[in-house]
Order: sequence, then C-alpha cells, then structure tokens
Amino acid sequence: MRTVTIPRPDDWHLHLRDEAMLALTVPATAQVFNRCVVMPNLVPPVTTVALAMAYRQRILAQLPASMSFDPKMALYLTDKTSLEDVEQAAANPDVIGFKLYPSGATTNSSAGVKSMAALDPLLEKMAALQVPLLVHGEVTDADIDIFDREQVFIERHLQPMLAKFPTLKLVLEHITTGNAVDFVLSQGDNVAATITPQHLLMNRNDLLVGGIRPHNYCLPILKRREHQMRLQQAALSANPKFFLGTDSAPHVQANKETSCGCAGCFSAPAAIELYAEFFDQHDSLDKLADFASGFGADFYGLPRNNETLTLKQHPWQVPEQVSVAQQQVVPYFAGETLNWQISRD
Ligand SMILES: NC(=O)N[C@@H](CC(=O)O)C(=O)O
Ligand SMILES: [Zn+2]
Ligand SMILES: [Zn+2]
Repeated sequence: MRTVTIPRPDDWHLHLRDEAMLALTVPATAQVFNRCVVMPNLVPPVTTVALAMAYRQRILAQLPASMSFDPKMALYLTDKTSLEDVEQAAANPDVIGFKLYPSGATTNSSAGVKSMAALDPLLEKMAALQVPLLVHGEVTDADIDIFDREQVFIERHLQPMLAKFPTLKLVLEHITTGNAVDFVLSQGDNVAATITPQHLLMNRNDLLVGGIRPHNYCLPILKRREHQMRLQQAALSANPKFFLGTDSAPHVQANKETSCGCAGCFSAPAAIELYAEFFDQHDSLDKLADFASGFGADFYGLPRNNETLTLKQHPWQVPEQVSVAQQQVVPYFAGETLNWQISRD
C-alpha cells in the first residue's frame, strides 16, 4: 500500500465558530493539525487580545484529552483598532496578527474596515513590530463583478499598501486568481498566500454546471479553470510563499441549502486528505510536506512540528453529514470517495 509520512501539519486559516459548534470543529481539526490560525469573524468580532484569549480558552475547553492543539488567534481589524491593540498583539505569542475584512466582503464582516486610508498609522506600526496582516482580499463595491473582486482589491489596495509599507508582513488569504499569484510573486519574502482545497480541486463549473451546488459556495467565489490552474501551479511550485490554509468554515445545513445560502465550505473532516488527493493527482505527493507542514511555520517564524502524520492510499467516503447539538453540517466533498486517508496503525 502506498503511504506518505509528513510532519504534523498546521492550518493557517480556519473558522472554528463558537459555543456549541466548537464541540464539532475543535476535535475535527485538532486530530490532524497542531497549530491553526483561528479567524475572528464571530458576532461580535474578536477585536482585542483580551477577547481573543477568552475565545482561545473556550476553544481549548473543547479539546479531547488525547489531543494537543495550539490555536493562534487573529484579531479583527476595525476602524476602532488602536496602536495599543497592535502593541498588545505583538507582545502575545498566542496572537498571530490582525485580520482585515473589507466591510461586507464575507460572512460576519459588517464590522470590517470601511476606510482603507484610515489604516495607515496601524499599518506603519504593524510593519515596525512585524505583526502580520492577514487579508480577505476582495472589494465590495456594487459595481464590481463578483468574479473580479479579488483582482480589483489587489490593484486598488494591496499594491499601494505594499508600495507604502514595503516591509509589512502580509498574507493574502484563500487566493483564487492568477492575479493573486502574480501579486504574491512580485513581492518580497514578507508577502505570502494561503490556498484552500476547494480552490485547488474545483473551478466555477463545479459550482454551477448541472445545478447549483451550495456546498461548493465559498468566498472568494470559485473562478474559471485558468485561474484554478494558476493556483495549482503555485502550490506545486514548492515556492515557500504558498502554503496550506483550509478556510474550513461550517454553516448549518439549513443555512447552506436555502434560497440565500451562506458562503463557506466545511472541509475540516477531510482537509489533509483533500490536499493529498490534489498533490497525488499531479504526481507530487513529495511536495505535500512543505506545503502543509513547513512553509507556513517558516513564514510565521515558528518552529516546524516534530510529530509526524502518515496517510495511506485506501479509499473512504466523506460523511454525508455530521451532527452537533441537534444540528447538521454537510462537509465539503460529502459522500465523495477520497483515495487517501489517515493511517492510525
Ligand atoms: N470563506 C467563506 O466563504 N466564508 C468564511 C469567511 C471567509 O473566510 O471569507 C466564513 O466565515 O464563513
Ligand atoms: Zn475570507
Ligand atoms: Zn475564512
């Protein structure tokens, strides 16, 4: 049987949600990943170190005794974030950085930044203290087509931002376009990107052909195949600027399968297996380890993990549904067969 052993991976972009949902999301990720970056888009948002530390305790309270897990918290950048907030973030090893959501760009982003120009003093401080800025890179202007929102955000906001603050440590999250790949490649080592399983494995046909597939709907929206291929090349290039971030983002079934469904794919139940599938499809399983377990830690200046994880080529089916607190969540790839599974031998 074919197997592949990698250092234990980390998930550099993850939504764990809160309260009852944590009983599902925390074990689902912690049984595979050691560290994760926990996104702060709760209601109300996680805006300060104090709120993040309280949230981190709620997360760790759901950790089964047999598992180890080290959540790194992202703070939600708002128009009210202060220079002191940045200093406190820099001083706390459990805080990874700030998350920039343009107001209205995605799930629970109404508290997000309305004026990019007003951010300059904060960005200056973040660059000086080398506090990373994690970015949901989409404009929200009504006149910009949803498929162009990432590209326009890069042109209008990211290029000027990096020109002004060339040492800012920045991660463009869940990239979806060749434009994003080009932007990241055009910048120094301080700029990197995460790539999700859905943007590697799918394009917009998988969302829209033969019927609308709500469980493949996430933001930024899946793009055309040419863009998918650029992301695939980036992930396969072994360039340390591109690393794993699942963007696993559960919504209950009723909120996905409805006339106005939420954006987000719950990939945690099969996350590393989905990436293994992708790398194996491209005869590049040898590149999984750095992408999943190396480059992200290097970028964030954290040690690589010592433990290992072994995957074996043995088909299994992703569950149709998972339950938590009398509610159902449909995983990404539900009911589909994957060729790689975690070996617990
Ligand atoms: N990716 C998504 O489609 N949804 C995420 C938010 C985000 O990462 O933009 C969520 O919180 O549901
Ligand atoms: Zn996002
Ligand atoms: Zn996300």
